[in-house]
Amino acid sequence: MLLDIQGLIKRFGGLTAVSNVSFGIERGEIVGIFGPNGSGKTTTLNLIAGILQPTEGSILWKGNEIGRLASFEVAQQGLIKTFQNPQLFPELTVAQHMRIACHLHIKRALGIGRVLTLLRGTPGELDGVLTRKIDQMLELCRLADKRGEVAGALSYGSEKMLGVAMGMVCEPELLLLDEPASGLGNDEISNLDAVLRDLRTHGVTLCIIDHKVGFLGRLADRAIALHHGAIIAVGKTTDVLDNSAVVEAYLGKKHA
Ligand SMILES: Nc1ncnc2c1ncn2[C@@H]1O[C@H](COP(=O)(O)OP(=O)(O)OP(=O)(O)O)[C@@H](O)[C@H]1O
Repeated sequence: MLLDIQGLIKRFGGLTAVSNVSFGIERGEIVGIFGPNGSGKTTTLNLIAGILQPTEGSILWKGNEIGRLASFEVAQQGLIKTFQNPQLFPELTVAQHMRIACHLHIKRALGIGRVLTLLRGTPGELDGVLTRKIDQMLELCRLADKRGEVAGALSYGSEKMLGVAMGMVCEPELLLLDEPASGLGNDEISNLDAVLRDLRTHGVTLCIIDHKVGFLGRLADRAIALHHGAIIAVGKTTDVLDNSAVVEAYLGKKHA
């Protein structure tokens, strides 16, 4: 098991946002977390990513507890979270954003000693490594033709995709995606679907929260349905979507 969550609880004062949640993620899976507003999806993702600390429970990553680590330490372990609305610099290009995101990758992949050696010796060598990595990720995220565009000129869909590409350049083993499809049109969602499938083929495990049941229903191998912070169904995505409690709690009508 890559990620094993047991008895996770998060309280904000008197409010229990995540209530005794347990689930696991196997390497290579695409896991979708569904739920209406306020059901605890973002809080769960933030707990995994180290942005929030659990009140109780354990988060095991390859058998080691990460529930008390800071978010940068969790990221160094290979769990990277993308944000619903990536905070970009409007005047910087796509490639420049990718270069900024590379710092973690450089430190993890090469080790700081090697980075210092490269910087002292031949900066061009490091530059080549980075450029190749950035080009590969922009290709994978279908952004190669936008590498010279400034972020301020990007469509919302491309902005969100840049957030994914910036996460990918850190070479995550598990990518945590916060509502990647929100605000996108049908063509952009098809593109996102294709990119995320390619990321899996590239060896990345994905955990995605989203409101868009159609999108996650097609993409996710397994689904977890949350309601008032607790899991009400978990299993194969089609089974979870057909679960009567899920239909009643989230969808109003089946597969809405
Ligand atoms: N920092 C916080 N302080 C207090 N309450 C919070 C905090 N963060 C979240 N909550 C509350 O915890 C509950 C779960 O919120 P959460 O954002 O995890 O739900 P969600 O399923 O992601 O909702 P949405 O789909 O609207 O993003 C909500 O009642 C929310 O108001």
